[in-house]
Amino acid sequence: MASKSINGFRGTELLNSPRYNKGTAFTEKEREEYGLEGLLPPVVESLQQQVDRVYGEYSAIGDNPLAKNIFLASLRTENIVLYFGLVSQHLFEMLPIVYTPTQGDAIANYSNIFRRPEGCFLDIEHKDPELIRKILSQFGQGDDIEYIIITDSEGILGIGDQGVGGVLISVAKGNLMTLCAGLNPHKLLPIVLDVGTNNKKHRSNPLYMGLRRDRVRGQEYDDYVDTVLSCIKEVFPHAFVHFEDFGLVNAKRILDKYRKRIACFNDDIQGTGAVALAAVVSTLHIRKEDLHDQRFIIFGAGTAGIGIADQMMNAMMIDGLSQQEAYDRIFLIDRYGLLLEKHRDVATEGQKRYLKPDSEFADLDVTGEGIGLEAAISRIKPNILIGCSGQPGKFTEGAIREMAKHTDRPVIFPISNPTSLVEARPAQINEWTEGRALIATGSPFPAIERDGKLCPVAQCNNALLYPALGVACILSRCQVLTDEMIKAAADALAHTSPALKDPSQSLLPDITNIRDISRHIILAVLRKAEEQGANTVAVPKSYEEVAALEWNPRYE
Ligand SMILES: NC(=O)C1=CN([C@@H]2O[C@H](COP(=O)(O)OP(=O)(O)OC[C@H]3O[C@@H](n4cnc5c(N)ncnc54)[C@H](O)[C@@H]3O)[C@@H](O)[C@H]2O)C=CC1
Ligand SMILES: CC(=O)C(=O)O
Ligand SMILES: [Mg+2]
Repeated sequence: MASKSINGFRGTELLNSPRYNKGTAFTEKEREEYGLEGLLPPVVESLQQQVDRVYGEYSAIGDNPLAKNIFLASLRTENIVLYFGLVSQHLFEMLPIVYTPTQGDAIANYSNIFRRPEGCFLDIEHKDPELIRKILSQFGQGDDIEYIIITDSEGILGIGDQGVGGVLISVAKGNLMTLCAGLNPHKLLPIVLDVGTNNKKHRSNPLYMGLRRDRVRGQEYDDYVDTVLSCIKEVFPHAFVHFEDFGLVNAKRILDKYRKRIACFNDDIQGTGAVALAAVVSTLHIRKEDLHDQRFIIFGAGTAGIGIADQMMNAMMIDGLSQQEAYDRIFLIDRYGLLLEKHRDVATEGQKRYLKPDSEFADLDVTGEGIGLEAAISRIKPNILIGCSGQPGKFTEGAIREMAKHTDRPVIFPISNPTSLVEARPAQINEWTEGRALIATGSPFPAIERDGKLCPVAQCNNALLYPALGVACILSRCQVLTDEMIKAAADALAHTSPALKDPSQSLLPDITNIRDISRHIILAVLRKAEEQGANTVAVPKSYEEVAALEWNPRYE
């Protein structure tokens, strides 16, 4: 029999190719053709049998989330179909392992637990465009890559600067694209830009694998990002670019610079804003109130905080408010306390338009050290409090009780990740508000008890939305992603809220039926793209057409 190969791989090399490896699922005929005889145990198994085996191994690891994360990461580098087969069948159970909170630990420990590389490593000491194009070309050409997730690792989740280990946020976010919205994993490229790290712990770790130098800032950094994006556009002209976990100084600046020039998106700004809007809309149904009547305090006015503020602004204006009226309903608290005009010199560009007149709050700043959360709540009487500061415990009992004084159903979303950085735990908020608060968190939390009944806590995490939004951008090949397309995604997600049917249920759906939810979001975004003429190709028109385009774990 003539010796055959799959894309040049046969024998041991084929078994070592995560993309083409089927392990014990290679049939007898394939074993003969591809030179695998004697390299596998004799029994030919189905994918389901393989999944059952690895699930058994996974379960035997016991209560060690990081070991489970390492097990799954290793599996992915051995057999991609088996990895997705396993995780998609146990997504609810495994999401906290492959995403927040455990992926945060994996990233922080990257240089200590490294086995095999995943993703693409670009570093600022090798910035020759020819070299960057060559590196990118190792992952394909032209339409081989449709979606690129890129981080510079400065603001990983709430754990900050993680240097080269940040590659694992791009990898994890990419895996969710497949799990949640059916993106073909071979069409995705996760990238880390290593521009140095200011993380002393990593720099002093002898095992650290990234550049041991201060983070590059200023013109050199900007030129480097520009070069990388130009090279991406040359090698993969239609790829959609997703920015993830850039730091506060760069995230919004980079988005604002490129969003009208290339098809791109910042998940922490736009994705978080949209998912928070969906959760807020869901509370409006329960409270029978209108968005334009809400008053917000956003605690932690950084990348995510400003993304949420801008998204709420935009939605309130669509709901009939003037720009000024909408600004007047959003109050920001950052490290200086409630942000006022007097903070203009230290405020970020994104914060500046939300500064409030000093005179309105002069009496509250008795110590001159800024107005704290409790005092701000007492004066502003917000209905909605959102925490994205990455500062654990900052929603104090006093602050939450103050919230509960002014409104029947206070909306309280401590959405900082990972779990350890949450501003207050749902059980605490529930207790301090006598069971009246409508709660959502960023990382998963156990259900809370109300009147002897367990009520699930919504996970308000951009992961519910960006995979579908990203797939819609790929399917429409949009030249730019418009605010209206993002709003369409948020509205579609809000429509799937379990709380619409039963107010004691979660404000947002959980991940269990995420493929179905994603299809609805994808369709809504595609319709909006067509309405606005943002698509450059014909788009699928029905739920079935969208579903038929999904990648699913099965052996070819
Ligand atoms: N649930 C979700 O989907 C998402 C959650 N996040 C979480 O939000 C948190 C913040 O992330 P980013 O906005 O990317 O970080 P960031 O660093 O851009 O913003 C954090 C902000 O909090 C402020 N801050 C620090 N100490 C403070 C204090 N004591 N009081 C008030 N404000 C304080 C900082 O000055 C900064 O403006 C992280 O924990 C992250 O995991 C971020 C994106 C999405
Ligand atoms: C969820 C997310 O994107 C973050 O915490 O950064
Ligand atoms: Mg993020």
